[in-house]
Amino acid sequence: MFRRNKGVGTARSPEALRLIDVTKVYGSEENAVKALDGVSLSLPAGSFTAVMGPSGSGKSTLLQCAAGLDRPDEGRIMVDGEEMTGGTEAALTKFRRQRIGFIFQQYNLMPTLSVAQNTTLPLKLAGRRIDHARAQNILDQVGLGDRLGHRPDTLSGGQRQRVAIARALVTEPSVIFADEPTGALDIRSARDILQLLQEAVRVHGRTVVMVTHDPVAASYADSVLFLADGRLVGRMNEPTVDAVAERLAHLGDTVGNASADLGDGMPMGA
Ligand SMILES: Nc1ncnc2c1ncn2[C@@H]1O[C@H](COP(=O)(O)OP(=O)(O)OP(=O)(O)O)[C@@H](O)[C@H]1O
Repeated sequence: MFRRNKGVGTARSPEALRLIDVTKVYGSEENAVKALDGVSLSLPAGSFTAVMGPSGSGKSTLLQCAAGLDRPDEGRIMVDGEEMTGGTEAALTKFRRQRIGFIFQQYNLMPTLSVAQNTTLPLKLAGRRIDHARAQNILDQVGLGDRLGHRPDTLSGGQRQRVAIARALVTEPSVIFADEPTGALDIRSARDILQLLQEAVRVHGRTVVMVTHDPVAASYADSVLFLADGRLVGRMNEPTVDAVAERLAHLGDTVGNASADLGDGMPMGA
């Protein structure tokens, strides 16, 4: 089972993210690619989930749709119990700014802004009060409390990703999506980032969904979802590095028979 935080985020829905039959097709007619093919899942608040699968299996598309950065062609997405699908572009942007944090492999920091300004940017964009004490506190927690005035190009990759984590935490979002957050980092920096993501879940009560190719990174999560050919084909709770690597090696066996093995038999569907 997922480990839950007690006493944090109690005002929130117990279900942080729900996808119902989400389908995404790129291109049209003879060039159409079904990147997601009827994906349904439910993730409880306060959980840390890794998403794995072969290249082209739809991991980034899943994250982009679930985070409201792209729209599915079919299906519904609920964040914190509220429907995100449908509505205008402006409504979706507003919803995303209030409820969702995003961490990218290449950090996506604003080069002309300082560490402190990058961290508080989501508050500014959401029209919320900029709480400098809170930003300082979060930057202290990620170990950058003494770098507030620095520009991103004066920081290492690991430090830049820590700013990105602070930026994702500052709005207290329902779900933080991370797309290969350790993909560009050395082993030690990667471990620090993964521990911070674990803290975001266990200390701050956030829900984290992380795409990764790395079984070591996945082992930091509470649970791993496996994708192949745009479909969920498996799930593993309390993953270990060896068990994840073994499952990945045999993922091809389950393609075309997606309902055959959903790990521990817990329902992922709606
Ligand atoms: N903008 C796009 N236009 C056309 N096809 C796309 C687009 N984005 C993704 N695809 C296709 O959709 C499928 C899923 O891609 P996606 O990037 O989600 O996979 P992935 O599992 O994240 O891959 P990787 O591990 O290589 O990053 C692939 O076949 C890809 O070529």
